Amino acid sequence: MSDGQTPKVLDDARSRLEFIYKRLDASADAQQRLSHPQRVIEAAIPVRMDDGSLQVFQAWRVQYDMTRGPGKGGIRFHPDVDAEEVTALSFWMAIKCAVVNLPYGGAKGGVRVDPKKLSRMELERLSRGYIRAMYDVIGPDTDIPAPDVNTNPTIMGWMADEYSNIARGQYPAVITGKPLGLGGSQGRVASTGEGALQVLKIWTDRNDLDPKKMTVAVQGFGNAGYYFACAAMNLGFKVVAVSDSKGAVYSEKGLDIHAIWKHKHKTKELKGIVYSEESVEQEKNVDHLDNDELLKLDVDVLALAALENQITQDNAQDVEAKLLLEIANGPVTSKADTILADRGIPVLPDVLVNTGGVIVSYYEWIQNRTGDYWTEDKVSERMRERIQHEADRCFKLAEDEGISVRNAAYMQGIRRITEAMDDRGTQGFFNGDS
Ligand SMILES: NC(=O)C1=CN([C@@H]2O[C@H](COP(=O)(O)OP(=O)(O)OC[C@H]3O[C@@H](n4cnc5c(N)ncnc54)[C@H](O)[C@@H]3O)[C@@H](O)[C@H]2O)C=CC1
Ligand SMILES: O=C(O)CCC(=O)C(=O)O
Repeated sequence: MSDGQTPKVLDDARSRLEFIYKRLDASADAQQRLSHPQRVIEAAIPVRMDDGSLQVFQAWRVQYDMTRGPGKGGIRFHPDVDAEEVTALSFWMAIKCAVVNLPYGGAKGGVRVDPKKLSRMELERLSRGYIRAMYDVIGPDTDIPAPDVNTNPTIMGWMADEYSNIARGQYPAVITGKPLGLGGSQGRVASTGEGALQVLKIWTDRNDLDPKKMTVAVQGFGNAGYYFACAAMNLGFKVVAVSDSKGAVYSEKGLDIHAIWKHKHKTKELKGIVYSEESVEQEKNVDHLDNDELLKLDVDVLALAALENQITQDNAQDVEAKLLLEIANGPVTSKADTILADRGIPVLPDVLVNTGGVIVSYYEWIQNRTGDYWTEDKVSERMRERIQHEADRCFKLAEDEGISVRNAAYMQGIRRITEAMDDRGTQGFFNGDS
């Protein structure tokens, strides 16, 4: 998405730290350490294609900071993935794990590929190849991958299986977001969206707002966006628009999210949605919009659940929503943040809003290590408790200090990371090798 106007995502991500360092009076040592990823691994993955030809895919795993524990973070399959993007995503993982006080550092992986162009067998060979390439740097106590954009439980299952094959043992805790039959956790699939809804609910409660009177538009109708939209609908929000990479659908009366999801799975797009008979009334009211139009809708909540750099200095002026909810990582640039703040539009930040996924990944890791498997209710109750506690702290810090919720969340996360750095001692710089 970088076009000269739009900043490089990593520079932009790190630019937010200057303010935080000043507020926290962070040591020069800690600042230096957080200026560099601890480790960047690049690999070339050869894959035998179904037609007999060989294709080589570039892949990365970046471990940004592992001071507070093993690296944690998803693996993205996308044609635009590069080292810089994966590094930015690993940096956000470090912050977010600290914001919700998980005993993890931050890492992220990526493969430069358009998975829609691969057959299922090719995708499996690529996924297994990723693990063979990264085997030496991942592990239940070192770095624990999970799903992200265009990866899912099936892919995590192949990856966990490949790791176990190489290690000649059962190591389910090396990967989270697995299928239930391979040690996945109840509730992981819906957790990112449901966690995001919970942060929104804490916000509406604190601000005395009634969800039943609020409209929502959702950019990105994938794992995170779909489960968020369902949870929002269940709580009484009216979801009036959703989009995917090809376009958006809108109905001022509210959309039937389940019908749209079914349609999207059948046809691979939102376009041409035909509601089921029970919802035939709605069909008449559904309009198709361009992606950009969805971002300008006059709604109470604009939930961004696609990719980075969606609201920039070029379109922040056009946003009519009353609140932005960052379910994706990095959807609002720092310049856009300033424009939105000047216009009085609050942004609930990614490093707090989308933590439901990694929190339940943490619970999956605990279940794998103890062999004690929890019910869905227990998983969701523990996720809700953690989000309530940590979000309340962020919102209170923002109010007490008169700062944005993003700055408050960053202060909460960075404080925990720099304290852990100090606790390791002046010579301490854990890099996962020792
Ligand atoms: N899956 C997870 O557990 C977590 C995901 N996230 C973040 O949430 C975001 C979405 O991830 P997932 O839902 O897992 O990915 P996904 O691959 O399931 O879905 C992504 C969706 O975004 C859509 N999209 C892409 N470009 C778009 C555009 N320009 N306009 C509108 N829609 C567009 C795609 O068509 C797809 O529907 C990413 O930023 C990811 O890093 C964050 C925390 C956890
Ligand atoms: O579940 C996880 O471990 C990480 C999910 C992720 O990649 C993210 O939060 O951005």
